[in-house]
Amino acid sequence: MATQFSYCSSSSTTFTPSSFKNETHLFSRFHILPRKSHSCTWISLIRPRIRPRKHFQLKSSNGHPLNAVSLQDVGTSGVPLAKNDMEPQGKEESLPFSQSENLGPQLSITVVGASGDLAKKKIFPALFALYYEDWLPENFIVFGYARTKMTDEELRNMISRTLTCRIDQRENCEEKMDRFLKRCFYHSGQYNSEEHFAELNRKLQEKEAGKLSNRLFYLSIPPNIFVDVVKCASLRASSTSGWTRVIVEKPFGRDSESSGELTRCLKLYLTEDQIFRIDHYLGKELVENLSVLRFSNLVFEPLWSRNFIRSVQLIFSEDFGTEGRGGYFDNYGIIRDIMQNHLLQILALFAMETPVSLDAEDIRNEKVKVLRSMRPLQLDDVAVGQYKGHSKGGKSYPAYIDDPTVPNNSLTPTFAAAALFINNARWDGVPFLMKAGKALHTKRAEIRVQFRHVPGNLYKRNFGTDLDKATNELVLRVQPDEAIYLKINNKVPGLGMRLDRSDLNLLYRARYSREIPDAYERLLLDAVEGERRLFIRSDELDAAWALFTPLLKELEQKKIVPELYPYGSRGPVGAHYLAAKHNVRWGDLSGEAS
Ligand SMILES: NC(=O)C1=CN([C@@H]2O[C@H](COP(=O)(O)OP(=O)(O)OC[C@H]3O[C@@H](n4cnc5c(N)ncnc54)[C@H](OP(=O)(O)O)[C@@H]3O)[C@@H](O)[C@H]2O)C=CC1
Ligand SMILES: O=C1O[C@H](COP(=O)(O)O)[C@@H](O)[C@H](O)[C@H]1O
Repeated sequence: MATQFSYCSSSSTTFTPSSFKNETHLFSRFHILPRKSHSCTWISLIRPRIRPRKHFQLKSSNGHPLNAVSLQDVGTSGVPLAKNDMEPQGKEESLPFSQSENLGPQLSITVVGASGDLAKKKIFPALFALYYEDWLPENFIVFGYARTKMTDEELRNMISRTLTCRIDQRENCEEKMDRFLKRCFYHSGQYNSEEHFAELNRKLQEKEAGKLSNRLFYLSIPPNIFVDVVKCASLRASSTSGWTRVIVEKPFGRDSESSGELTRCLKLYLTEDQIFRIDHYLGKELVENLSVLRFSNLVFEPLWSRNFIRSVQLIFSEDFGTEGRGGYFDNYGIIRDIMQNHLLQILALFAMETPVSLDAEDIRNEKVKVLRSMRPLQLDDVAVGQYKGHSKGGKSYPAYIDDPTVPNNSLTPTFAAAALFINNARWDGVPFLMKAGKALHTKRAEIRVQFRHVPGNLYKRNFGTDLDKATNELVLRVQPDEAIYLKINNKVPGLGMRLDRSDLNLLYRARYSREIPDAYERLLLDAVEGERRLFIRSDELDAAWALFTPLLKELEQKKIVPELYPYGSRGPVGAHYLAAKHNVRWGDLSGEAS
């Protein structure tokens, strides 16, 4: 059964957020930012460089153009000058950059939990990809922090050994990698030791060499030590001249109470503005495109309501089990792992009203509104499943409970389907169906919008009695093979009148030659820029947990037994009954070829 943990080692301790530099600190407004211009006007305060980087522009931390002048000393170009700014660089091992690269503020990124799976798989590769494409500021360093004993060199070996990313085959990759690795350092320490973070601070200061420095901490660690790390980092290793931000990985609690407690404890040391709660699905290309599709095309937004949409389906499936993560997973289950965060975030973006602007707060305000308009889930609204062992083609696949880190009698769902409803004028009565599962027949994530039947359809005879076959469906395939396609009805060419279903298809790989960046690249870059649009605000999180907590409690209290489904199958039949109850069919089961 679920392990409870407390986030605060001492809940009565009163630390104030001021222990971390406030985000709105004037110094923090000045940093070199690497983004290409969106719609904002840039104030050109860039001093000439010997080797200028193509993307760098000056922007405030909330993504708006600068309109104020720092109180700190500024050079003739307007860029704040740090003490050592124009001094030649010291020893080679201190900072291996040429003098031309020592302009502008320093960015120090510390990956806490650097020895772990996520750091190796996602964070270091994303940082390298950003570096390769010149998105990082000129002066940056990366520190790994974990308990495992490692030298800088060993960390570098670990990064280069495990670093597989989209850049691999690119020109000068090895050379760039060598340069990137020279900026990577390691410090070994305990997660609850202020002393060890003070040592980290000393090393950071040494590399920062008196420059104006912004610090980003990425918490890639199990959640029970989030607060320990935030406390030690805030008290001992926060920036004294620039901003300090902390990226927090999920899970953000396991229900309303524990999530509220986590937020309360984090806010003993950080302001809300400093906390970047990551949901990597928000960084996926197609999820970013959802709002563009909706709000920049006249053809979609007028149809975006109960008047034309019959159901919306959010589908996540993986064709592998918990492999290696059973210990974590058994305490959370698929509803907390995928639905309450990734799928619900997509739903909120899909269903929100038009925000006042693209500003993070405007978008997040609309997301909160829609989440708060939703009906909390009940037992009747869900079907749960768990995979069992299966043999196919001479190969046998394990059951969930065969995982050595999972108890034999575990009732944790590895599959769930749910029907959610939004009680507002736009969406009243429209089922938002979610389905998420591990060890299914395919790996896929998609959003399916099923439109209503054409009223009085002149061609209904051509579809026989199954009018469902004639409804339009818009599909956003988040992964793999990103695509947006619309299923339409058309006439088969020829003299007869035979109707066919076809796809108007925007297949990304056919349309664009560029590879799609990993979600972690976008999110890391946004955190560096102070762009919060794709991160979860605490009230969003509260609203999300309020929807799922009663259901999760009921499932656990009543010890609901999940329906078993074979590894590699399409999941339990309970999911079909749930859809049928709401008069719809799962769109991913139609066997389409797109
Ligand atoms: N892996 C993934 O695909 C995903 C992970 N996440 C989240 O990201 C975070 C990191 O995940 P992941 O890298 O898989 O985690 P790991 O289990 O690999 O842990 C990361 C590091 O934390 C330290 N650690 C592990 N367990 C403990 C413990 N009980 N007490 C103290 N330190 C511990 C270890 O470093 P050392 O022993 O050297 O100190 C380990 O290398 C988690 O919050 C996870 O939920 C989110 C999405 C996907
Ligand atoms: O957050 C998580 O996401 C991964 C799936 O991410 P993807 O980008 O590979 O689709 C999932 O495997 C994991 O269980 C979950 O914690």
